[in-house]
Amino acid sequence: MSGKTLYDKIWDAHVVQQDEGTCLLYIDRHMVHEVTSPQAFEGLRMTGRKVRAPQRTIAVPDHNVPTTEDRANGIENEDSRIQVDALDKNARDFGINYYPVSDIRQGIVHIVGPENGWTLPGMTIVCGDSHTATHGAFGALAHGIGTSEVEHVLATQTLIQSKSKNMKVEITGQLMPGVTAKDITLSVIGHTGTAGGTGYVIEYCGEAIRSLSMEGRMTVCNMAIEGGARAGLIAPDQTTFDYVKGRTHAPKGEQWDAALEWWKTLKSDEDAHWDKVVTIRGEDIAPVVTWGTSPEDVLPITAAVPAPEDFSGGKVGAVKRSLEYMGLNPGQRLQDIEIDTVFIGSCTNGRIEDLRAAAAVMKGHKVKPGLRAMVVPGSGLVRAQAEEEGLAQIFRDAGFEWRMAGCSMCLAMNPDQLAPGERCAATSNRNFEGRQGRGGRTHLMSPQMAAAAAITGRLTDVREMMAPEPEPA
Ligand SMILES: CC(C)[C@H](C(=O)O)[C@@H](O)C(=O)O
Ligand code: SF4
Repeated sequence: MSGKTLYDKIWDAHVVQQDEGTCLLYIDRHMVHEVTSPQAFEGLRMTGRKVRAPQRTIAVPDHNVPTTEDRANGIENEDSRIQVDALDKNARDFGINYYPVSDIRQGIVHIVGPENGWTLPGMTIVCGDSHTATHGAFGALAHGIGTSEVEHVLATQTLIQSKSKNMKVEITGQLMPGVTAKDITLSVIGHTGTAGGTGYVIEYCGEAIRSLSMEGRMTVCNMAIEGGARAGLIAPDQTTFDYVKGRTHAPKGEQWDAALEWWKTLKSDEDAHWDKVVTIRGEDIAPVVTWGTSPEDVLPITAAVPAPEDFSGGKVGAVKRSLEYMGLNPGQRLQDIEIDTVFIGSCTNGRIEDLRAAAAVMKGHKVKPGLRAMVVPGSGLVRAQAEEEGLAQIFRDAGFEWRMAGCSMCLAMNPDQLAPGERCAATSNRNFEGRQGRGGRTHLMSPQMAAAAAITGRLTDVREMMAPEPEPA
């Protein structure tokens, strides 16, 4: 018998009951936001049930909240207001952990969880949100669930699941200057396609992954879902333990020691069986941008817009439509594409390290006149830290709007939206038609690249903005 993968180990540690094909899994953390939870709580009310483990349930409004400083005045849009009000009431009525809009810890659920120490290695974590994969960066089995499953987890703290297959994505060696975690995760999807991970849980490994900070690892795992996978995982190591230690809800004292002992066993065995393996050399990854309306439509910034004939099968028609929607012509240099808007934020790239990286590019520069540019920290705590470090001032001086925390322009559920035809350099994770507003055009990229685009007003190779390497003596 072969050894176990990290996924196998976490799975086995959480099986409550095994039936043919499916299992009942225990859930350690249930994160909740306002979009996918109202009917679930209503279901509990109708059947007179309580939340089974309120201490394991964490709620925060993020998708529908305005990000302007006057947001204490309330939400104008009725649908948005109803959802956020419902979460306020449900959190109070059911006694779960809650970070309301007025709390400095409020933010995007996938940033709030790790930041406050709710997200820990070896856990099972679910949320009615596809980007729950983010938490896999800690070596937790984390994935999105539907609203009826949200109700099931609220009521029972368990989830019915069938096991996925094991896929290994190895990024060897080191990243070149100007290349980031975002370029890794986009390049993997460019390589495997958006269906490449279907039916699998991906474990990301290799030297380039090991060298990433926790912020970078979260960026990588965040987009596992965009590659079709059920979840993304990175084995915990000293970087993980250092990040977790001392956080509000992380274990302390003897409990920390006991947890650490278990966490250190959380890695795939040498002889584990992989159903699929993808290997990419870190040195081969370039700063990339998306040109189309799928996250797999990704190319190095030095490339040109492809033609439909460059593809085969159903993709030919898809690319044709995509180029039409995006207002692009085959052969056009990506670096010549002019933008109207820059959005730095989201659960992919709204953490402190992302803001540091963007600010480092912006320092001493200005947003090109006529552009709309905004930085939306992923949480109130990220915002406060960025203010303390002087990053907020750099962004403001450069001409960026400095916003309050939320999903913001990542998706069109709140006032931060693109107008039809507007083109945006965005650090988020989805570039679907209408994602950032009806008719809006999205180019996905890293925070560094988005900052570079803000300066020039077009898609730009961030390496041109970087100080040259000193000549060897
Ligand atoms: C609204 C929510 C259910 C959705 C998701 O599941 O991911 C959103 O967060 C997104 O990014 O599209
Ligand atoms: S920031 Fe974007 S991707 Fe993340 S949870 Fe919010 S809407 Fe979804």
